[in-house]
Amino acid sequence: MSDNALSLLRAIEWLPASSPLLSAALLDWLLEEDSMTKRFERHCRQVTVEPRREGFVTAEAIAAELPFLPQEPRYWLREVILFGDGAPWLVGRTVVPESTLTGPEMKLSQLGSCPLGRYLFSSSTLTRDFIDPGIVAAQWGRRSRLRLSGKPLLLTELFLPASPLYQSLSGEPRD
Ligand SMILES: C=C(O[C@@H]1C=C(C(=O)O)C=C[C@H]1O)C(=O)O
Repeated sequence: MSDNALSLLRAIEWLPASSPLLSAALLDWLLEEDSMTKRFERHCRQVTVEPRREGFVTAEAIAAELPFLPQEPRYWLREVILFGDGAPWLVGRTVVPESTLTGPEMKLSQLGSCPLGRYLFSSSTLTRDFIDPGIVAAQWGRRSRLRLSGKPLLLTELFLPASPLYQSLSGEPRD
């Protein structure tokens, strides 16, 4: 499942915010400004993270993210699956330019099974430049450029069918 989900993540079609496909209930999730990990925790007992890939890559491996990041020799790539009580809820792909990995941000290359959001949202210097909604194979996704002390990273997330986002779209009580 995870390899397929990771290749789906790379095929997300990005939508304009004015797209009629984007209902208010859906945007309530996709434009979430706070931690998605924390929001998921409101829908389960435990959120866990399974790193599937972590390491330095060159620009060829991150062609989709390159237009949104500075051109550098190396980038830290992290791909994970987030689980809610053991069910796969989200695939996340984070690309961090090596020049972002300075000072406290060096921790971004040492996260392992610690959710990225726990680090990001504990930082007083976190800002978000944009969130783009998207869709692939009837699954929703989003792409955000975040900054820590002004240093960028790009996060792409694909919400898997078991995630609580889809319950809120089927008329279930909203989050
Ligand atoms: C960015 C967040 O962290 C989550 C955790 C991720 C990780 O551990 O790599 C990736 C995607 C996010 O859904 C968040 O909680 O908002």
